This record gives sequence, structure tokens and C-alpha cells, in this order.
Amino acid sequence: MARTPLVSLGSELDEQELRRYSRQLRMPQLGLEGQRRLKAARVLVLGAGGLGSPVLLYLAGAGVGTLGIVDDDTVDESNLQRQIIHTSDALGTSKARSARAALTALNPLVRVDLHEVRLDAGNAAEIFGGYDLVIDGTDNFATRYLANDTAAALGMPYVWGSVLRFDGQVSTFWHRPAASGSGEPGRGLTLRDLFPQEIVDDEAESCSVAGVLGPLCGTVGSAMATEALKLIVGFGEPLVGRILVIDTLEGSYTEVPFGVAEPGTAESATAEPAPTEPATAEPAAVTEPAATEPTRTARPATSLGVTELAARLAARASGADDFILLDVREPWERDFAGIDGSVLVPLQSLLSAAAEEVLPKSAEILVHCHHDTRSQYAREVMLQSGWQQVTFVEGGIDAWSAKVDPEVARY
Ligand SMILES: Nc1ncnc2c1ncn2[C@@H]1O[C@H](COP(=O)(O)OP(=O)(O)OP(=O)(O)O)[C@@H](O)[C@H]1O
Repeated sequence: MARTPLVSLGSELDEQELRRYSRQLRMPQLGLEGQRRLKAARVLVLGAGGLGSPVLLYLAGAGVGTLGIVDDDTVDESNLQRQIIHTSDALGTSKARSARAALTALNPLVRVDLHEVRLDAGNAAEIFGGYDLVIDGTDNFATRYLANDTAAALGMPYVWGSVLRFDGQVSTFWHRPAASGSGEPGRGLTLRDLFPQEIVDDEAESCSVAGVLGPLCGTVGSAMATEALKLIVGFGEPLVGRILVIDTLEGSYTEVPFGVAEPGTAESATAEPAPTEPATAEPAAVTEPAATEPTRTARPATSLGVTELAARLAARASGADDFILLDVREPWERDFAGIDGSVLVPLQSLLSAAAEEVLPKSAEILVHCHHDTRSQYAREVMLQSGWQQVTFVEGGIDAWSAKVDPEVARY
């Protein structure tokens, strides 16, 4: 379906450009006009690492006129397994410069601007202000929330991706702020609608500790670059209001809608785009929730603390309570430290048929992981997949060990 393009037409294409982009010009959804929009587009890429590498290479190849790179890091030998924009020659040098050299070699028609700084609250708005769209290839939630909030305040689309071990996720957020002084909440979803409880970065859940499959970065990064091309030119359906969950072990791609709200509620008012705004803002999942999908307004409490969990486990033992305690960590973590009476289903297996056998959709589920990154994500996925009552345990088994049972090993 044709959608309102994000970017206006750039200048006419010359012969060199017609030759270079000929294979995408042939597709009517893109065509000459689409290519001129790409030429005029200014895309900011946060991080020239595992995700930023394929994003930058594909956007430069496609002829996005201006690419900005934010990264303050240098190329390390352990990066080369997946950060395909860098080569061994660049070891120890600035990632932003190394990336620019590769992009200029690939497509000298593209302008590459560098921001060799750590993105923080003091510089984000100024840097973002020079671009039409932001793609986040960083690896930490502190930066992601900052980037999300800055893009939302400026009304820019924010393409988000994440990779860990064998699993990846991609989504696009596009929030439009209300006119200042109107008191309205604005329209369109943000990362905070996907992860309402602010996620604190968990070292155990980083690629440097848990690992990541190189080609997965290519899969997720390519999907992110595709999102940018779709938004700039106005073709296809962007992943707005949907998260694409990629499981390379299973070889599966699962689409999970989120941000579903009952018509007429405060949430639905913020989720629905204004009629005059670009059609890209309207996620089908928001306007047409499946009958089985729960609404956010109908959900029980989001989380509980470990002390409350201990009390509920005691009540369950005496038959006065009934729930399933779900552990979504990996088997090796469970072997190392576990809470008695929990059921182990690693996050990546949650949507399998085997999981449903041990986790009936009618049961109340309390879910924990090491801290609470995976459990929050598990909760969102489960609520969108038909489970009715899912609550995550704040601080996970680490908090359990610190506050309830010091016998449980910390790691
Ligand atoms: N706030 C930030 N400002 C600028 N760059 C950032 C910020 N946060 C993350 N990055 C960059 O995002 C990139 C993320 O890359 P990636 O996830 O592949 O991990 P890495 O940090 O390069 O490697 P590893 O985790 O193995 O040490 C890094 O190059 C990092 O410097």
C-alpha cells in the first residue's frame, strides 16, 4: 500500500545515479521519485557496531543522501566477527571513521557526517535535529530510552532493533507530540509502550557476556534498514505497533502486536494517529486488535517484588494461592541458581507448543529471570499471545538472593 513519504523529493538523478540504482528504480513502489526522496533523506544511525554495520552499508548502497553516525568507540578485534563494516586494518581506530571510509568506498555519492561522541541527554536533541529519521543500533537501554524520548519529542520515526545470543527483535516507533501548551499526550507509540517499566541494563544480558550470532546482526540490521527505506519513500507497511521477533535456532519469525488498547481509553487516544498525519503512523494492530488480545487497561499489576513473591509461594504451599512461577532463563543459569517450585521455559521457547502445555493460558503466571530484562519482555510477548495474567518479578533471582534467600548463588 502507498503511504505518505517521510521525505520530500530531492534533485533529479544524473546518469551515474540512474545506473547505480537501476535495480531498485525498476520497482514501481520505489521508482525515480522514491530514489529522489532517498537522495534528499538524512538518516542518523546510532552505533556503528553489530547492527549499525549492515544498516549503514545497505542505506549507503541504496543512495540515502546523508548518513550520520554516532559512536565514540574504537574497533576491537572481538567486534570483527559481526561488525562487518570494519576490517582488520581498522583495529584500534575510531569506529565512526572506519565506517565512513567503508561507506565512501561503497558509494561516494553519499555524504557521511560523524558525531564521535557518547550520545547523552546534553547532546541528543541537537544531534537528532539535523536528521529526518533515527535508527538505533546501540546495545544498552539507557541510550535506547534516551534516543526514543528524543525522537518522540521531535516527532521523528525511531527504528529500534536488538540482538542477543540467537534472538533478535525489530520495531518502529513514531510518536507525534501534541502542540505545546495543549495538555494533550501526543499520538503514536514509543519504546515505553513496549517496555513500560524502565529496564535497567543487565551486564549478564549483554553481547559481551552472553554472546551473539554474527549473521543475526545482519538479519536484524537489514530489517532495520528496510524500515528506513519504507518510511522515507512511503511503500509497504512499517513495523509500527508490531515487533518482529526472530529466533535463529528455530528459524522462526514471529510478529507480535503491542500497544493494543480499548477504543475510547486514554491509551487508545495516544495510539491513534491524527487523520491528517502520515498514514505510516497507523498500525493495523492498534485499530483492529484480535479478539483474543488483552487490552492494557484490563491487565493486572505489571510487577511484584521478591518479598511479595515469597509470601505468595508460602501461601501456594499451603493451598491458599494458585499460580505458576515461570523462569525464562537458560538451563545453565537455572542449574546455577533457582527458586524452588518454578517452571523453566527459556525465553526463546515461550511461544512453542511445548511451552503452552506447561503454561496454560488461563493460569496466573509470575515470571522471573536474572534481573528483569527478559521477564519484562516475556510478559509483553505472553500478554500479546493470549495469556491473561502475567506479572514479572522485580529484580529477578538476583533480588531474591539479596533479599529473601542468601543461599541462592548470585552471578
Ligand atoms: N550512548 C552511546 N553513544 C554513542 N555510541 C554508543 C552509545 N551506546 C552504544 N554505542 C555504540 O553502539 C555500538 C553497539 O555495538 P555492539 O552492540 O555490536 O557492541 P560493542 O560495544 O561494539 O561490542 P561488545 O559489546 O562486544 O563490547 C558500539 O559501537 C557502541 O560504542
